[in-house]
Amino acid sequence: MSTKGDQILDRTLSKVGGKGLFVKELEVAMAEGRADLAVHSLKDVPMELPEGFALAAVLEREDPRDAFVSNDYASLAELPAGAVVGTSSLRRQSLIAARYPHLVIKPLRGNLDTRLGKLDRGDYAAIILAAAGLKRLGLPQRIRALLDPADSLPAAGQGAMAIEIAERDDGIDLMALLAPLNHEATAQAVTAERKVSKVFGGSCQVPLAAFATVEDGQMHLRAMVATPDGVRMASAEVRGAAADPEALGQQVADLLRAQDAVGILASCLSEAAQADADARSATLAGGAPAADA
Ligand SMILES: NCc1[nH]cc(CCC(=O)O)c1CC(=O)O
Repeated sequence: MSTKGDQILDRTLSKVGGKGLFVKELEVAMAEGRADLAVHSLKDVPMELPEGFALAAVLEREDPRDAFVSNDYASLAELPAGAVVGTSSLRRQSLIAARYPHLVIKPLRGNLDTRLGKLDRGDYAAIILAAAGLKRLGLPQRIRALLDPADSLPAAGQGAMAIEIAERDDGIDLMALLAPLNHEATAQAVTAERKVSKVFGGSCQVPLAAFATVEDGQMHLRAMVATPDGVRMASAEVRGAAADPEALGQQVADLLRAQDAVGILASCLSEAAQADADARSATLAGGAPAADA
């Protein structure tokens, strides 16, 4: 299926419902019996699914890291003062602004081909993309450097794909049929990450990162919230039994709260409201930005 989200990605996506739109359209297809299941990049799936829908499986995670892509430079550290870096993710923007205040961050929208095209025609010195998307689409050679999660903490669910199903009345147990595709450690990790995101307002456009690794049943969960300029930032980490991912997510959220995460995000939310208003007037003038995870 080609969704409206695909067709209008470059123009007014934020106006018609943001990234959740892709998910919503496929949910409508399932509800109408035109599809039995939907495959999503989990990063784009809202924290709360509508009544009657469920995630049946989370597939083994691809590389969760952010990738540095450039034709002229090998890493963020090599970029000269004033170099333009493309990203529409508030999370990536705030992390870059905090570590490399001499760089200029400009919005970058569109599908992967569009974004790479804008880099290649010289609009940006470098762009930041999810490594998973580049690898899955057969473009791993475009990756010049992978950003260490310690420097650029991934978004909740980044690199994981999920299969969503709808409740049905024909007696077919899709949940059971799809269960073998579920990757337990990935499912535990993303459940903890999405819990953090849910605590701080779900799919709201805020600079929020949450990233968990699981090894031998033990989880290491890190999370961060920041202002878009990277000036204020709260970060926290916990370790514990991977079997209780929601509890670990809540623990990290509590640690972030103790560092005034709510205050940090509140300033973002008022800026987001302003950006939204700007987007609406820009739409009237013919173009509108849509932010990314
Ligand atoms: N923001 C959109 C989006 N949603 C999922 C991916 C890539 C695959 C993934 O992260 O799982 C991307 C592109 C990107 O962030 O560069």
